[in-house]
Amino acid sequence: MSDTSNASAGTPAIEVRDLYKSFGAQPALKGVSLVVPEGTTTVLMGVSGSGKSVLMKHIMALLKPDRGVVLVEGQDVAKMDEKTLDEMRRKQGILFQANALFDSLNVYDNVAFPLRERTKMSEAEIKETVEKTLAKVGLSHAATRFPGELSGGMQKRVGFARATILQPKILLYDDPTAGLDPLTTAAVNEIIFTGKQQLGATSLVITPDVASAFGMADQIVIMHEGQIVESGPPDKVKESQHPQVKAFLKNWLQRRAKSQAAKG
Ligand SMILES: Nc1ncnc2c1ncn2[C@@H]1O[C@H](COP(=O)(O)OP(=O)(O)OP(=O)(O)O)[C@@H](O)[C@H]1O
Repeated sequence: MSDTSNASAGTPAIEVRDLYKSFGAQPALKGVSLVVPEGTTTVLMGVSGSGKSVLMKHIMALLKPDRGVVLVEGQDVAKMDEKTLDEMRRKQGILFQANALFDSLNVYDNVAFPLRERTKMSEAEIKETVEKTLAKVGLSHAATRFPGELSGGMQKRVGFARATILQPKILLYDDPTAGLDPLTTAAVNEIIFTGKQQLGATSLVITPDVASAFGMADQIVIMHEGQIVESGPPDKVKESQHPQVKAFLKNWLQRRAKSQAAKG
């Protein structure tokens, strides 16, 4: 599929400029600026309530900025009409904590859903595409099973297959490993990496899992009280002298040491 609309080399997949958002008197974002280059993975981290989800919701155009702009592939999302918004959302694959799979549909029908909803493909074309996608995530054998019959990791893979079947250019993940065991977490991280390798997609990931973040990110962004306090490649962020970043990483190291000690 050739797409020349974004051929203007160097246009970031996502760009946020001086974004402000309050809920009532409570500021959630206080002048956030961020560039996510095409084909790269950016991980958002920071303590609870620091504004990560609110930032991501602006990128999905689920929230409107009080001030500032959000550009997706160079276009201001707040100025998009319904048709353009719909096209933009088509380009975004979204994977939340909950997989939001349809319990009453089997794996095949869950994954086929976006194709039936959003394309004019024939059932034969849909079959070919779904089978190829299921093979990519190692779930060819599970096509007729229902979400309730799958492990957490398998459900995640179905969620990923469904989120990526329209070949999105941008993948957004909000805490995709929440509540998962270490093995399944590793599988999800692998999936995120696959998204980048196989789709060449740009990924924006919120995760509290520092080890995963440092493993997958091209860029790490640390938020605190509605602002970005550090950003850059993992090696730079690791060495940050910013007090909030040091505190965040120290806290994670302590928690990790405790959990490892508890495991004996
Ligand atoms: N719809 C809303 N109405 C009112 N306040 C909100 C709303 N959404 C977010 N907030 C507030 O905005 C701030 C930032 O929230 P946000 O969900 O972005 O934090 P977060 O960093 O994603 O936290 P967590 O890691 O716990 O998910 C918080 O103080 C939160 O209570």
